[in-house]
Amino acid sequence: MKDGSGGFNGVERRGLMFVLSSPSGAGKTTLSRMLVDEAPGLTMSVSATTRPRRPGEVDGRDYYFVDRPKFDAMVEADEFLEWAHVFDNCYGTPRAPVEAALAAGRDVLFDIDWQGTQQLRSRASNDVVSVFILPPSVQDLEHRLHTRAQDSDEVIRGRMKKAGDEMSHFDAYDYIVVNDNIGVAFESVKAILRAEQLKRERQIGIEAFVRDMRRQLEK
Ligand SMILES: Nc1nc2c(ncn2[C@@H]2O[C@H](COP(=O)(O)OP(=O)(O)O)[C@@H](O)[C@H]2O)c(=O)[nH]1
Ligand SMILES: Nc1ncnc2c1ncn2[C@@H]1O[C@H](COP(=O)(O)OP(=O)(O)O)[C@@H](O)[C@H]1O
Repeated sequence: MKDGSGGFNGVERRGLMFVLSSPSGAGKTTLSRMLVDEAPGLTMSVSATTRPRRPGEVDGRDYYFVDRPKFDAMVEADEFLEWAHVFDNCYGTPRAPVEAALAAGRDVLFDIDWQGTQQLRSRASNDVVSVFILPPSVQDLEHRLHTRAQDSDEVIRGRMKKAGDEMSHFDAYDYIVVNDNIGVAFESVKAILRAEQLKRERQIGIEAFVRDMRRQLEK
């Protein structure tokens, strides 16, 4: 078994961009953290944002928290793989860490909105796998936002208002997971990642692997 950076049983593999999107509060951050904790070699893409830091969030782990002039300078310097205006703030994916991880055959996990997903897909459609996370109900969604207690009631109202528009983009995603029981949703997301890693066209070393065994068998 390779070092978990992406190869299986000695077969080199091309890294993939694994995207989780959802309406605010549906559970994509929770699922992303569970995935990174458990999937060897999976690199979380840390975005830059102008959104104010929430209690408990750590700069450089959850986001790179920057002001608007800095964000605009990063756009000017073409430092983002993609960026978008979301909920009156700016969010963007720094290009360098993603390109380095993919070049090393590692998978990269993204927690980004439908606009960012669209931009990634337009650049490298074969390497993007997208999963849309839905809440089991509107009531659950609102309850979770209040339980998370990271946003003001006004922000929660705003996000609930936008949830319908965000959900309308579900049909642009490869997979849909309804996050009712977190354990079941996590197993589903993990299974999707594993299956996509094992797709033949991503196992770039498989031809040499088979050819070598056939040579041994012909002796
Ligand atoms: N396009 C894009 N969207 C992002 C990025 N980072 C976060 N987002 C999205 O911005 C939205 C707001 O994220 P956040 O403020 O953390 O709120 P949350 O959805 O309640 O966790 C979510 O839909 C995220 O997926 C990014 O780098 N690019
Ligand atoms: N299946 C679930 N059942 C109950 N609570 C959940 C579930 N998934 C996530 N949560 C909780 O809901 C809140 C929002 O989850 P979070 O991952 O922050 O959503 P998002 O990143 O999509 O905004 C958090 O408090 C989280 O612990």
